[in-house]
Amino acid sequence: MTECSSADHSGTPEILYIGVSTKMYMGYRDCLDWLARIQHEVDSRPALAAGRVVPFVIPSFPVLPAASGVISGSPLLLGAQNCGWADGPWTGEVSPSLLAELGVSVVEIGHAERRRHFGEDNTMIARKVRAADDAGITPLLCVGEETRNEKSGTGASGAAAFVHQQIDEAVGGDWALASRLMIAYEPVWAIGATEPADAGYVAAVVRSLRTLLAAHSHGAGDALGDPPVIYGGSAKPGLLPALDGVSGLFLGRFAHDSANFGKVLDEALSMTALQEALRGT
Ligand SMILES: O=C[C@H](O)COP(=O)(O)O
Repeated sequence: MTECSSADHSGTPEILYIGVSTKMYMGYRDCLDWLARIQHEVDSRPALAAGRVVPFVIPSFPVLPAASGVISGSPLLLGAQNCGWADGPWTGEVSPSLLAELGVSVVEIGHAERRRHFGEDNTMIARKVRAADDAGITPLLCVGEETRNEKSGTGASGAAAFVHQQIDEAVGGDWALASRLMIAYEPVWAIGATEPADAGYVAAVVRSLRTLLAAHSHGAGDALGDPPVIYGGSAKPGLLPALDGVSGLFLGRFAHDSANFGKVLDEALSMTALQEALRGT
């Protein structure tokens, strides 16, 4: 999932992605009711049809078939929270090929909660990334440093180097594969908190990460695009406009109120409209 260009005069990437995962917060009926409200937020913003702001939702596995029907024909993309890496004798896993059949176009891989509670390591994550890509599903690779160090002089560059290493291991050094990812930069310490990470810090990490990623594109003769990098971790309305150069938000709890999702969509639409005005397009 490649950006058309990294940024222009306003610093806003060409395409902004606004997504939300329900994690395991909602039951089946509650999730479908919530999804209908999210769908309403999307339907009431026809400007989304232009494709400059791409919304997506990631409910639990059992909700996916019904959700696929609910969002059919709308700009809202459907995602899954996890996947296995092969068809066959893998009890309890869900294959990317099955997810693709259900209309899933994005799959979270390597979320901090899966790394921490389910022992997912970089080898497993690399297998999942490859399997999702083979099935034609965009891996939403979740990366981020464990410890809060935003105040230190090397905080942002150190975090970017750590995240770059996580991406390198997830793609096994295949930077063409990396260009087909969406990256969710989620500092682990900011997930489930009351406030997101400082906007200036996030922008600095993403800027530094983009520089590291660009070196691989240039090594391939500029043939590769840079993947979009979105931010997650207690994200809420008001944050995105302060995140210069970041490709969108990955929301959690603060989008349980669907009106907040709508507010963030409005912020993203305003940013892309401003960018177009600045470019005279
Ligand atoms: O999947 C979403 C992220 O982990 C952020 O969740 P949160 O906003 O509830 O901290």
